[in-house]
Amino acid sequence: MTKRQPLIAGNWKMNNNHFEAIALVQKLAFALNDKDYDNAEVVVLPPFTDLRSVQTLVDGDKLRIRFGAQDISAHDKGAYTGEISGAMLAKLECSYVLVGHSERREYHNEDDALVNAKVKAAYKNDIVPLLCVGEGLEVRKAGQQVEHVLAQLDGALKEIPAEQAERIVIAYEPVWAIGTGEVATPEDAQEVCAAIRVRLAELYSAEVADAVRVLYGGSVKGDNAPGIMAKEDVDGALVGGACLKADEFTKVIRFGENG
Ligand SMILES: O=C(CO)COP(=O)(O)O
Repeated sequence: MTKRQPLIAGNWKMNNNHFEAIALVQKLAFALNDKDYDNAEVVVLPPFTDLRSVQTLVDGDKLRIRFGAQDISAHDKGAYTGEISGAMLAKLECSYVLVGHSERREYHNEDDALVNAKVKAAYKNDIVPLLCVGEGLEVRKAGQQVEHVLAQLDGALKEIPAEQAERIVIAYEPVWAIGTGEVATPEDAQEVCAAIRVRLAELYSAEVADAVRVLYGGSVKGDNAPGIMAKEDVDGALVGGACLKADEFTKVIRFGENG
């Protein structure tokens, strides 16, 4: 079995202007630098308006922290007011882009077809999609979480060839655990992350399933990260609230390294 490199990503959501972005990345770099974190990949996902500032800082200070965006247009260019293209993100050296976050699905009516188009737009520009999937509370109560998540996965990966799929990062984020303080148990996370890996083997191959990193997201903090990230099929975390504080995010990263 391949040893997958743990990935800890921080989704800033709609927080921090570009000055605050610089301060937070500097603090994070300082907190991380006193100890080697070679074993984990660390990614921040700031709002669009912060990306240029973060890029300049990461470039100038030769930081190992990587960065990406929270959304991408399905279109290449043209009359799409308010949208940001993959080419624009690539020019800013974004390594990753979130696609299909539940807040986009819920508040912007993004369906699986649009998520699939955004995954394609990311690959077209050589940006790795960080694909979010996850069930709401009703689905969880009905015990349908695995079916629900696998349907989202199938939809997002439609017509995506194996050589692209093997680079994707998938984040299992149960909607009921996002921003609620209600974290899934390590067993809940493992159940769905393992099912995602089995589906990748069915859709592609055992090699692809083995290569893809599957993260857990939803109220991850320093104190609950170790249990979740110790699970076999959980390769890291997608962190919301806790990534806005450099110290707390650093704690999660430390556990990711050892998980
Ligand atoms: O949505 C999330 C990350 O994308 C999780 O957010 P919280 O960590 O604040 O629950």
